[in-house]
Amino acid sequence: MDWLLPPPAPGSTPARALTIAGSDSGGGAGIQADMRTFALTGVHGCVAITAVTVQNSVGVTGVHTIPPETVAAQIESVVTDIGVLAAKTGMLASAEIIEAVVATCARLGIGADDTIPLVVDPVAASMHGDPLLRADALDAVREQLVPRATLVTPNLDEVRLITGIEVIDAASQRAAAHAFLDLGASWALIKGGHLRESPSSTDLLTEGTNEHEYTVERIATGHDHGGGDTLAAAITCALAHGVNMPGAVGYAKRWVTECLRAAYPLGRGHGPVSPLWRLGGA
Ligand SMILES: Nc1ncnc2c1ncn2[C@@H]1O[C@H](COP(=O)(O)OP(=O)(O)OP(=O)(O)O)[C@@H](O)[C@H]1O
Ligand SMILES: Cc1ncc(COP(=O)(O)O)c(N)n1
Repeated sequence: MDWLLPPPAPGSTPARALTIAGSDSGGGAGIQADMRTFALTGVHGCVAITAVTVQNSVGVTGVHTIPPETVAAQIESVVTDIGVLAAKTGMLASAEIIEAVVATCARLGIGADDTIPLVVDPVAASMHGDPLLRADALDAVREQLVPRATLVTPNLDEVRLITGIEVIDAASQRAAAHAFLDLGASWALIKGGHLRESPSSTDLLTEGTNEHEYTVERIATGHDHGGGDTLAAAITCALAHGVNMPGAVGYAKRWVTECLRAAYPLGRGHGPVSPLWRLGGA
């Protein structure tokens, strides 16, 4: 496991990262997935909660959004005191929360090259198909959130919602990446996980000039809840350690692949991908 990020020395302050996302009461996605990956990567995680979801392995039955000014205050509080070396967004729920997050990130130098990298996972729905973003928030995603992103990491459903592009092959995956760059993202990573009939899963990363492909043989599992969050959280950890973007995505692909292999059943529905493999159980 010589590819893993170095752990902090006991008692020394580790690298810090911030997740701005929703809570999943089932513990497999959202803030909880991010904190699992942050902790098991040796990164201190700070959180700005955007929404409390009532969620289990079967679906989402309730969403309670946090007032936008409270979301902004959480970000401001931790960044100005603890300091973060990278940040990520997940479920942002509404246009008002997106506006508050983008304005606060802009003020604090997060994203759009003000030096603290911002990974934007444009979460729109849960894997069960339950909405996690209001339909009238898509313009705010396109016009405010994506332009602030150092990296945007949509899955294929989010690509279709945000750009209208249906990804069916490598050419349309490339077109989707360029559509996100045209919206203003510095880098785009188009995830291939949802092309389920393909024997492998290929993600495409580009900043417009160079292309990097990350291909992993498809792992047969019904337990992939939180896979996108875990990938984006691991990228954020690597960026917090100063790894460059293609290297950070390469690191995160290895991380999420191990987490997919270690995914476990939970409840009556879909279990989560699991960073607990890092604990080395037999
Ligand atoms: N069965 C699989 N085998 C190998 N890799 C996979 C598999 N499914 C997804 N991946 C990879 O896992 C990561 C998450 O991809 P996916 O497209 O599932 O994101 P997502 O839909 O945002 O995830 P989430 O389930 O959190 O919504 C990507 O790197 C993708 O290539
Ligand atoms: C709070 C929250 N954030 C993100 C997801 C997406 O994860 P998935 O697509 O695996 O359901 C989720 N279900 N809940």
